[in-house]
Amino acid sequence: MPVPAVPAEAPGALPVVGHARQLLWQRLALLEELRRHGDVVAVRIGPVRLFVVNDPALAREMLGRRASEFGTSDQYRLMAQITGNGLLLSEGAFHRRQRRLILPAFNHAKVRGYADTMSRLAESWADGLSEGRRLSADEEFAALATEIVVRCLFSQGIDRRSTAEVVDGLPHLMRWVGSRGLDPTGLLARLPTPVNRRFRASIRTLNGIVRGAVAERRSSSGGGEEDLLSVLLQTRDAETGEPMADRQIHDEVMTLLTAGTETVSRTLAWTVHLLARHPEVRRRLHGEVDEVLAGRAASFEDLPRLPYTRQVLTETLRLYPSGYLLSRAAVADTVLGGHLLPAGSTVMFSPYAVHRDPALFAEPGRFDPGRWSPERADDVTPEAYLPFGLGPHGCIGEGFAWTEMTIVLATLAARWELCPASAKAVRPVPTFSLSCGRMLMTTRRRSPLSAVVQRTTSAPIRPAAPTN
Ligand code: HEM
Repeated sequence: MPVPAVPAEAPGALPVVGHARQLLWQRLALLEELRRHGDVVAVRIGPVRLFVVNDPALAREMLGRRASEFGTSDQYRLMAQITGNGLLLSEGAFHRRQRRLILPAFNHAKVRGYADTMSRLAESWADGLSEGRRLSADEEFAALATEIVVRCLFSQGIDRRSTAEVVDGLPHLMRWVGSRGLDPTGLLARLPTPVNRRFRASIRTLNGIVRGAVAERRSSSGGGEEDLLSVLLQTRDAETGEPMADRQIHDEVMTLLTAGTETVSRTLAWTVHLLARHPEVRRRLHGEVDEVLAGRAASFEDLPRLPYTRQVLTETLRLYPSGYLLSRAAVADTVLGGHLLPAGSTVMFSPYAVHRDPALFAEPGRFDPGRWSPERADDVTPEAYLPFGLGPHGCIGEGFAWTEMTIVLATLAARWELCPASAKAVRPVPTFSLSCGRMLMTTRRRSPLSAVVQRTTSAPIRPAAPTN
């Protein structure tokens, strides 16, 4: 049997800096290019080697069955100043315990309850739009997604003013993480740049809000709605009977706030961008929401009757998965797919690159939600579709996210269309998650009735072959 060797280095490395330039400036193109060089390949930043897994079966092994052999990567540890030892960064038995404790807050019955709040907030947001308004879709969805997480998970524990502060502050935290990811030396973080200043001010504000909400709930007599905060406060360690420490509750709350907002808002922003460029998809979506909702807001009960809306979101997450690059650190020398991964090395997997592999998805560059219909099962490889990760660290909020995104998109599409307000090309920007930058759009009111007439009089639609 051959002795396992370290994966071969991908071509394109420059002397001294290695692949640093491509990783910094052409990261997405590099990740796609790497697919051609093997199931696991090495890239280099200076003398440091990083490994990229291109085979989804090996990625599933790393994230799932053999997850205990891969710990938290340095890239993820950048989040520690925000999320401390919350779910995303914690490991081993401690992580398993925390996850067990938090899971009940995301079960089916709970998400069904949250859906009422999602529906109410989506409706009030759609009501607040006016004809011909120019808006920044990424900012609008960021504000809506943050308010939804705050209201669903902490019910009334965070008042309106503080919610607005969270909405303002969170993007500064994420921007800081994004900028740190591009600077492995850590030097940039110490300079008095606007990004660093706003980060420090925002983290102080958010920490204060979350600490205040925890303290207030501890001192209140209980009662009220059962939300995530109450689950965290009531929980007891099965062995010691100890409650969760306030510091840990704080870290879990910050984790949920950061993991549960930008991911959703960016997916929604990409969706309206793609819809604006694909009239045949838009028409079909409008047909579905008009028939099911006739202009009203979507509810949890409507979800099974909105299959195409779900396919549109599924396809957006294939092309633009917010978690476009997942990473781990090998705990010890490990063999994966016959390759040796030395202890401590960073091992990455890109859902973005794999979702665009022509061997796994037919015409992968095309936005084609219908590929997710049961009749076209041959056009997709479900095992290679990993926008929510997998295994012990897989997204705990997946059910929450699908419910939220479907309700928001259907409620919006039932009344409004968002049209591009700028001819500027929109390109994905790989920060910590996959950003779409500032996405300026103009609102156009829809009339569900005219949409129904249009649908019944137009010829059957077969998507052309647009690019994204
Ligand atoms: C479109 C929406 C979302 C996407 C694409 C997404 C994606 C992901 C991915 C890929 C991971 C795994 C990271 C890894 O294994 O390295 C993850 C973990 C996580 N997500 Fe999500 N997520 C979304 C929405 C949400 C929401 C709405 C919440 C909560 C309200 C949430 C909370 C979390 C948490 C707490 C973790 C860490 C779980 C753990 O480590 O045990 N996510 N998410």
